[in-house]
Amino acid sequence: MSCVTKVKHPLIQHHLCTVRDKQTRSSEFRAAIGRLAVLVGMRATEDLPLTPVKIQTPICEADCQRIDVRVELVPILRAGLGMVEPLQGLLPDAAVWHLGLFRNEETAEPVGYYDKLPKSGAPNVALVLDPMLATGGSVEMVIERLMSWGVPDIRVLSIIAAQAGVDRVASHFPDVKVFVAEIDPDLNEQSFIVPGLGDAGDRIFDTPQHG
Ligand SMILES: O=P(O)(O)OC[C@H]1O[C@H](OP(=O)(O)OP(=O)(O)O)[C@H](O)[C@@H]1O
Ligand SMILES: O=c1cc[nH]c(=O)[nH]1
Ligand SMILES: [Mg+2]
Repeated sequence: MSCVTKVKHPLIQHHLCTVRDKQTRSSEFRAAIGRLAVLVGMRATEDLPLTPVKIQTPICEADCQRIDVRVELVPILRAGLGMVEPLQGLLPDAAVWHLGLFRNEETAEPVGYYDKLPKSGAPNVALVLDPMLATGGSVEMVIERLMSWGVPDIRVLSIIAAQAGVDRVASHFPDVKVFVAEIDPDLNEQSFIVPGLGDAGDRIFDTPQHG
């Protein structure tokens, strides 16, 4: 069974048009990334374990179920920040652990610049948030870090991935689950996803690069 799930839903196809369109302004881009993050997030959490609980309603006692594992969010700065609030909408009590990485523009290799994960106390489930999975280098660095922290169940949530990137993650980390809205065929000479959507971080934060 593949660890890579391409989430299928007409709303995903619809909102992908918005994020791919180069005319989409930053506020609309952020909103569409948020909607796509929720759609991917629903699927990525559909098998979380539940524990039976009794709840007193205003009428009587009801048999209910609660998620009984610690599920926490790990956005990859910067672009992953665009997926935090939407996922907090689904998991309001989830802690958020930030990891800062950027890609070296010449080599496309990830460079870590922020990491304050504690030494112990890893959650049961970490949802890694990053809208783009291109070569897979950044996500691999994060997966290795989360494994060394002791997270047993790592799930990567992305909006657009390149085929090469998901293949790389799947072959190096067969136990890590990857959930994406779309898988694009190619990477260009700068290791940008083709057709992709451009630079997600710059489009979320409205910081276009000139020259
Ligand atoms: O799979 P990879 O080849 O590693 O590429 C994907 C990474 O590149 C982008 O980050 P970027 O370096 O643009 O940083 P930013 O989020 O600060 O813009 C993106 O958000 C991923 O983190
Ligand atoms: O296509 C890409 C590749 C890496 N990072 C992005 O933001 N976009
Ligand atoms: Mg960027």
